[in-house]
Amino acid sequence: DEFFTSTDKISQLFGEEKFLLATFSLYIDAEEEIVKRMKRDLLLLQLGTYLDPVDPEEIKDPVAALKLLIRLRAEWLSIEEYTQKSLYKDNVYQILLEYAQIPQIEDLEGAALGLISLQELYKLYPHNITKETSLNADEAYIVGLIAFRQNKFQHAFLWFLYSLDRLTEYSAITEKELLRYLSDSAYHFGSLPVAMYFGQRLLNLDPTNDEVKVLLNLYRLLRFQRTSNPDIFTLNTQSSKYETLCRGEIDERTSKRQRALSCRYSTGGGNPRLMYAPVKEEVEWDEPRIIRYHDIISDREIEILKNISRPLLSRSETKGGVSKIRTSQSVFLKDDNTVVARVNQRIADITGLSMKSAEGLHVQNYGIGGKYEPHYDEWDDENGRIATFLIYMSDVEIGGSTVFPKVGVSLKPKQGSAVFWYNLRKNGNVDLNTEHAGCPVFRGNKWVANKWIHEFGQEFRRPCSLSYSE
Ligand SMILES: O=C(O)CCC(=O)C(=O)O
Ligand SMILES: [Fe+2]
Repeated sequence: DEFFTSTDKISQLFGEEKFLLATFSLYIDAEEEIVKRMKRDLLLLQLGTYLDPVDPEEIKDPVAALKLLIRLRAEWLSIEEYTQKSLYKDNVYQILLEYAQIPQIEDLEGAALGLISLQELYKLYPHNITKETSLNADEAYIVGLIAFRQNKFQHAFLWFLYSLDRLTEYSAITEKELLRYLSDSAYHFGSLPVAMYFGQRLLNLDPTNDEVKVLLNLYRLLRFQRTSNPDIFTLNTQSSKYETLCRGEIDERTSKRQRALSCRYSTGGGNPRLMYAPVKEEVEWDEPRIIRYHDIISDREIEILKNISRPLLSRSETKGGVSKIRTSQSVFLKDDNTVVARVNQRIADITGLSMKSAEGLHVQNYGIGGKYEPHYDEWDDENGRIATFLIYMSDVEIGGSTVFPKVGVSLKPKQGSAVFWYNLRKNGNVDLNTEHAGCPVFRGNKWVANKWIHEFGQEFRRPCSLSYSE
C-alpha cells in the first residue's frame, strides 16, 4: 500500500509499529526455543557417543565400522536440519560443517551389504556378528531396511527381529513399523505363516489398520496355494568352491599336497643383489606354480607406501568399471618415489623378469566385507599380464585370504610376504587354473600391493613355447 499520499493512512502505522515490535519479540522467543532445542540435541548426541563410544582401534570390526557410519550420518542430518534454517547464513561454522566429511547414503548401503555378505559367507546371525559391538534398535533397523531394499528378505527379517528385541522408549523406530516390516519380509521370503503371525501382532496393536486386514486376508488365501514354506529363521545358503575356501575349509587332499611342497633360500638364479641377502622362498602350490616370498618388504617401507597412497585412493574398478564384485579402493603409484622404485627393483631381482612393460605398483585397501570375487588378472591384451606379484602389506585377523577355487588353494595374508604366479602359460594361453579371488575381510584392515608384469620384454627371460601343453 502507499502511505505518503494520505495522513489518515500514516496514522494507521502507529498500530503497525506496535505489532511489528511485539512480533519481533515473539520471533526472538521462537529462536531461543530453537537454540534450546539445539543445545538439548547436542547433549543427546554427546551422551550417545559417551555411552556407546566407537574406538578407532575397533574399526577393524565390521559392525563397529558400520555403526560409526550410521551414527555420523544421523548426527549430520540433525545438525544440518538446524543450520540450514539458521539466521546466520554463510557464517564460518556453517561453512566448516558443510565441508565436513560425512558418509553418504551409498556408504551406509555398501557397508550394510558388506556386513550381509559376511553373514552369508560365514552363516552368521545378527546376534553372532554383533558379539563385539552391538547395534541398537535404530541401527539394526537401518541394516534391515537396506537388506529389504536389496531384496535380501531373510537377512532383512533377521535384522528387524534383532531390532524389535532391542526396542526401548528412546528408539526412533516403533514396534508397529517393525512388525509391518517383519510381516512384509517374511511374505517376500515366502514364509506365509510367519508373515501372518507378525501381521496379526500388528493388528492387535493397531486394530483399525485396514491395510493390514487386507494383507492378512490375502496371506490366508495364498497359504493354500503355495507349497513351499522356507524356514526364515535358519540361514541355509549354498556355497560355491570360492566361498568354502574363504571359510577356510580345505580338503584333506589339498592339505596333503601342500605339506609335500618345499621351502628354500633363493638368490633369484644368482642375482648379485640377492647373493648376500637371499630371499626365503616357499612353494605354495605346484600347478599352477605359486611361490611365496617371505620378508621381501619392511614394515617401514609398508608404512611409507600406505602414506603416499592414502590421499590418492579411489574405488577400484574391474573390466566393466565400478562393480559389486570388487569392493576396495586403490591407486597405481608412479615409479618416481624411491620406495616404489626400490620395491620394483626387488620384484625384478626376485622374479628375473623385466619391469619395463609392467604396470605401476597398485596399492589396495579393502573395506567392510571387502573382497574381489573370482577373476583372472589377464585382460585379453596383446601385451597381456603374464604374471602377478602380490605383496601383503598387512595381516588380516579373519578372512581376506587369496584363494584359487579351481585348484583349492588358499593363501593367508602375512605382512611383508608376497606371492607370485604366472597367469599365462609359455604358449601364451591363459592358465585357467589361475582364477583367484580376494575373500571378504571379516576382521582387520587388509592392504595389498599388486605388480602386474606384462609379456613384452620377457622374450629372453621366460622363453615362449609352441607346445599345446606348456
Ligand atoms: O587381495 C587379494 O587377495 C587379491 C587381489 C587381486 O586378485 C587383484 O587385485 O587382482
Ligand atoms: Fe587378481
